[in-house]
Amino acid sequence: MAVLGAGSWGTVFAKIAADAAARSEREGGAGWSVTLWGRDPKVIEHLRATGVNDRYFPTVRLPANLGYEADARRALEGADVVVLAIPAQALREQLTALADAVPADAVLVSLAKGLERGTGLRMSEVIAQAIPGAAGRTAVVSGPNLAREIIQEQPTASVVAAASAEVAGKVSRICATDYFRPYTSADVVGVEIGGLVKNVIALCVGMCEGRDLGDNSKASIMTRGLAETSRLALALGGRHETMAGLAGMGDLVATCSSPLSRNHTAGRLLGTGLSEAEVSARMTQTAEGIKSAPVVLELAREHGVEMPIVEGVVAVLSGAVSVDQLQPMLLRRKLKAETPHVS
Ligand SMILES: NC(=O)c1ccc[n+]([C@@H]2O[C@H](COP(=O)([O-])OP(=O)(O)OC[C@H]3O[C@@H](n4cnc5c(N)ncnc54)[C@H](O)[C@@H]3O)[C@@H](O)[C@H]2O)c1
Ligand SMILES: O=P(O)(O)OC[C@H](O)CO
Repeated sequence: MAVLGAGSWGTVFAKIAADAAARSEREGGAGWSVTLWGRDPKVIEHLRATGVNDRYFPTVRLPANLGYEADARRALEGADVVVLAIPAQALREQLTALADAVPADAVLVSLAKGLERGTGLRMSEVIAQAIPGAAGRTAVVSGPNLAREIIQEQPTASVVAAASAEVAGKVSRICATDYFRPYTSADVVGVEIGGLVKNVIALCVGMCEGRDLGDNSKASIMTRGLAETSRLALALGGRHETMAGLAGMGDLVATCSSPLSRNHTAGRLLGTGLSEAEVSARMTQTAEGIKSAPVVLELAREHGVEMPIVEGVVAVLSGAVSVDQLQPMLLRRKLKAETPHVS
């Protein structure tokens, strides 16, 4: 198994898969090898020598059964599972360059939570275009999965979504550990939309915090954020129950509540009055919501879906409105029902 991308989540997911292999072997089952590839050879060299990813988790020694490779093609040799932990806007370019090295029957696992700029495509759709024939063997992993908690083996659950039950089952087995519990799902669209839109909603909740607003405001944004996320997911063919699950409400709550979330942090900085350019310059890790927000809005408009919170976040990011103007922008809209009366 190869994990491409040695950032925060790639490193943690590689640890999960290596720990899952060790558990399977301890229980008398099959084991598997896990190789982590990163594009910076110095990081890989250091990982090989110490088992520590200094940039992200300087105090954590990764499992001894995890391998490291600076050459992506070598990492891919013979891999039956290829995990993609590369940020959304870089995935197509990286995958296209390596497409001929991905084994023909390998299962592809998408970890990124974003929409591609320029195409509006979800990551599973980008993978299907970059690797012809991959659609039936692609899975998406998403849920309340803050890497900095999981590296400490704090228990969490997640969702593995794939069109094929067999593929979802295989991927869930290779990431099941005593601290990471995956559930399978048939709803790829819903799981992807839940994971990527919550980043935009977390930007808005972060803005509330930057403005010293309290829990009522934040809970209102989260709840109405879930309502608009659900509208988009359903319009694209996703399922309602996914939105109430780990990849919907679960991830939304974790990301919007946690100071560990990069999107939440970016939103808080915006809330203190910094511009998008100033916030992006300060972020040392990927905050996918910043780049995905305008793409989410375009997709919503294409499908006639109303997403006022996303619209507000996009307006703040572009500098069209200030964070202070967001409040009247959202609260002065025409009144509507949360639960409509039936006549
Ligand atoms: N960190 C988390 O808690 C977490 C949890 C779940 C999902 N995710 C998602 O995982 C994806 C990756 O996030 P992350 O947290 O690892 O980000 P990160 O910023 O920590 O790391 C991204 C890594 O990708 C590498 N990278 C960037 N462009 C690349 C390219 N063209 N080719 C190869 N590598 C490239 C960077 O060098 C870096 O190592 C994002 O879509 C994010 O939303 C993150
Ligand atoms: O740090 P964030 O905001 O990218 O969120 C990380 C994960 O997606 C939480 O599930």
